[in-house]
Amino acid sequence: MSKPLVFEKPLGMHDTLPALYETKKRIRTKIASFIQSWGYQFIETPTLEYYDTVGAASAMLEKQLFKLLDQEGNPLVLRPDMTAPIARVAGSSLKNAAYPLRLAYDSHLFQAQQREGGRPAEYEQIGIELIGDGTRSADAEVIALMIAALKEAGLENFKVAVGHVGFMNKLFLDVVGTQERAEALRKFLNEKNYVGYREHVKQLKLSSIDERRLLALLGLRGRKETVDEAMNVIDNYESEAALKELQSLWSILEAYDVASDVTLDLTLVRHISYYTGIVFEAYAEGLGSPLAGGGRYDELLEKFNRPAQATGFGIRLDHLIEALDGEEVEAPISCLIFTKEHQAEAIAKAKEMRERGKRVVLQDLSGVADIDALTARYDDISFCIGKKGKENGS
Ligand SMILES: N[C@@H](Cc1c[nH]c[nH+]1)C(=O)O
Repeated sequence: MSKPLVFEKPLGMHDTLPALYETKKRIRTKIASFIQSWGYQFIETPTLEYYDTVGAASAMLEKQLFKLLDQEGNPLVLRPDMTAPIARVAGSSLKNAAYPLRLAYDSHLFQAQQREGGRPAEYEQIGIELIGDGTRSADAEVIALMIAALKEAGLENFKVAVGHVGFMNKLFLDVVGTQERAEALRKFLNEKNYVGYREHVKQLKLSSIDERRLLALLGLRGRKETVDEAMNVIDNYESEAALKELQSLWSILEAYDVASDVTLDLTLVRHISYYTGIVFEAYAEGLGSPLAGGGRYDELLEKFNRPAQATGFGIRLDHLIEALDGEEVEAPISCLIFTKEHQAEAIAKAKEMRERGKRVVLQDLSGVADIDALTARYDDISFCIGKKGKENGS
């Protein structure tokens, strides 16, 4: 690559200017206190983690990781996800804290992007992890909390798709026999390329029964009855158990009064490979990619020597803000312009205004080249200028 121009940023990196900053802060604060009201406790973890531990456990594609070396040559990653770092904490600093643990985070994540994709390579995610609880109540709590938090942020038009990794994996393995061939099928579904999936299935030259089962999967999307339809596609205990999990999940979601926001989607595949059970994603109208998602990951904690069943979700703040599509409102700022003789008086006045909760800029008149440009920038201007004793206030 040729030398970048001074104002260029690395691929996928963005600046946040004041209006967006305010919007983000407002939404983040609302969601965070809502999450706290469900008893989750926020923690922070380092931006850098070891590549061999957390990097590998994050279960992302290698090419999505930002890698670097520390002074001693150990490979590090910029964290691509918060679930693995929190699993590390549960297995180390919090190893004496009894399960279930309810932890929350609001963190920047990093995933390298391809030039053509134009997607952000750094984004903020607010989420939770419920570790050490394998019940359907835990799955439902996490989904209900995600839905309620999105509503709290003001989001109205959205749907949550709920699927089951165990169900799909078993079906694929039964039919195509190898992980590799199953992965090829999952890839089409992950990209929501149903046409590609259909064509791929046809090329597999399966028995007509198996072909029908794989194609039937595409129709397994809808409400509660989807589970009964899915029962016809399977003939083994494991898949049946997965479907029963979805059945009981559904009735708890009804008790939370959020079932109307949910559709069952047995084609749902998430982009991270640590999931083992119920998974979900939230979509908003007009938004290309999901704004939130999560699921059950019952095998990750054992990588950190503290086996546990667990589930959680993450909400992407940038996508949520896009979906909210509200006006970015900057808080009003007053400007108090003074001349040297009135400085002490202006300082006192600004202090008093700030104590009343106003945002106040204190500006020495002699430091301003273009007074019109300055006054145009603020919502309210007052002056402490003129000869001592004669105030020119507004
Ligand atoms: N870490 C997941 C979200 C999640 C939290 N817990 C389970 N899943 C993500 O980045 O999408």
